[in-house]
Amino acid sequence: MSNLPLISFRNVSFGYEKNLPTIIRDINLDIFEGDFVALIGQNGAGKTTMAKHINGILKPTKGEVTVRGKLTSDYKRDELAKVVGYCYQNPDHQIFSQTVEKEIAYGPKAIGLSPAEVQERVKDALHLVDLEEKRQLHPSLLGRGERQRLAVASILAMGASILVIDEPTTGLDYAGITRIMNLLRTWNEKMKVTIIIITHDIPMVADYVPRTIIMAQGQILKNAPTPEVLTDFALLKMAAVKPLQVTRVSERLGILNADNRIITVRNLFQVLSNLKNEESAEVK
Ligand SMILES: Nc1ncnc2c1ncn2[C@@H]1O[C@H](COP(=O)(O)OP(=O)(O)OP(=O)(O)O)[C@@H](O)[C@H]1O
Repeated sequence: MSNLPLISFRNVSFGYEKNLPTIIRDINLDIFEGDFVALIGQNGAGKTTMAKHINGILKPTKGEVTVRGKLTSDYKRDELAKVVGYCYQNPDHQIFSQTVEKEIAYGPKAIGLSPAEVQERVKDALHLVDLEEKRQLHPSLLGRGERQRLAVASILAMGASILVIDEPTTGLDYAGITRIMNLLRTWNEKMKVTIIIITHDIPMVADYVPRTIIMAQGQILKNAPTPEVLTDFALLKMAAVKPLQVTRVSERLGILNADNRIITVRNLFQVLSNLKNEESAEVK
């Protein structure tokens, strides 16, 4: 793995129109190959606007965004689409084919792959998201979680090594969340796909995502390991993000500190068991 950033923002500002306010301001950010990052912050903080710079849908008003060392403005649209897959907030906005299979084949065909390669990509993607048995179905007959997985599979079939996913868990039940997030975790860990998700689902971030970028009013407040971000109450307040219950309880119990950044029930259990073990060792 190279030490050069895969994605780099340098002093990036952006406004949708000249007479409208600047939405993101002076963003500096490096994302490295194999990173798995969550973008969090209240509605309107600028998360989606920032993320849309990664696949070149938006170009900075000021500053530079590079992907693999090349300015996004120097890429042809198709070329960048092969590297960066972008899943929109509502998967239904990007699904338009008559069958699951055709939906996945659309992207690989559009980037000019041979029919044999397209078939191979479709087969692999169907397998990865466990939709093989539904390949002939109309996408509208799939459940919400299945449509979400189909949207991600269609992007992955293009061979993208970077995935940007806006709200991967919205509207999913616990089983659906577990399924999509385990899938993303596996792709990140085993296939080294770099993943950036935009989300309001803070418990999910605590469970699955190792690094978090927290934004407010168009700026990055902090980019750090998730436990560091989610236990910083002053920072969360600044970004109007509610701390996790388990973290608040831990603080009230006086066991939250730099060595014990408790963001999951498993963390809490571990810290309490360690304390119990220390106590019984003292008694002996
Ligand atoms: N196409 C557009 N034209 C003008 N303003 C826009 C456009 N898209 C977004 N904005 C504005 O940019 C600001 C930031 O929006 P953005 O969607 O980037 O925030 P966000 O953090 O992703 O919010 P959410 O959590 O609600 O998705 C908002 O004030 C929004 O109204």
